[in-house]
Amino acid sequence: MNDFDNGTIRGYEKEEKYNSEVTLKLMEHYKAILSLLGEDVEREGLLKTPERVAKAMQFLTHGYHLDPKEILNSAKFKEDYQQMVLVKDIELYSMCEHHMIPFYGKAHVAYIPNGYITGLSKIARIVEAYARRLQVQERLTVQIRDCIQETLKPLGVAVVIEASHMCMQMRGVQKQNSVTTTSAFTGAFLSNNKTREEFIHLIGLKLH
Ligand SMILES: Nc1nc2c(ncn2[C@@H]2O[C@H](COP(=O)(O)OP(=O)(O)OP(=O)(O)O)[C@@H](O)[C@H]2O)c(=O)[nH]1
Ligand SMILES: [Zn+2]
Repeated sequence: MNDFDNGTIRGYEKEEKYNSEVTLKLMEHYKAILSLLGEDVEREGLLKTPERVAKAMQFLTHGYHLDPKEILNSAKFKEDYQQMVLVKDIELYSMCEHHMIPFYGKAHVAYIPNGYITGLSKIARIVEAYARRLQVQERLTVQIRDCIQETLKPLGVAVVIEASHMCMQMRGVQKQNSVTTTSAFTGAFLSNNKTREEFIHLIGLKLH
């Protein structure tokens, strides 16, 4: 068990949630970065900034310390229900691995149980566990799908993520309104058009 276990993201307001050795090292680096960017690191407003950033970055990447399969297994229940279970509009905040700039949006996750269900909150927790890392949207989508498929072995899994990438909004190509949609399916969502269409209808995705 380390400070980040239990599949929890709560408790980050508490000092002991941070690894103090890592925080100190990150602080040194962020102080140097601020200086390289042309700032006066001794001015009052910036005195605590390296420490704040060091902690913020640890929070934004705390998914590395979570085990998503363990999260699902911790609430895996035997149940005969064999209809679609959909958790939609799960908000997510991640960071693109190319620029370390946020991308944010929502995930829609569905599965069709095959003997086992999981606690609904655990679906949102695994989204969180994979999102709170440096990511590309495509990999995030597939990781969520594979985690559910491999842990619950359901009849099918569907994951759709709609996200805006700030690296495309505030820099680079500077397109404010583009939304990227990615999807990943297994089982019945691949083989049965009706099942996939029902999912797409339920999440309200507009296909052009
Ligand atoms: N496929 C994919 N690309 C992403 C994601 N997040 C950011 N990117 C893209 O990663 C690419 C990196 O391209 P590079 O040409 O190496 O970097 P760059 O010169 O900063 O590119 P620009 O953003 O076009 O200025 C860019 O096209 C980004 O839009 C993501 O989740 N998935
Ligand atoms: Zn980027």
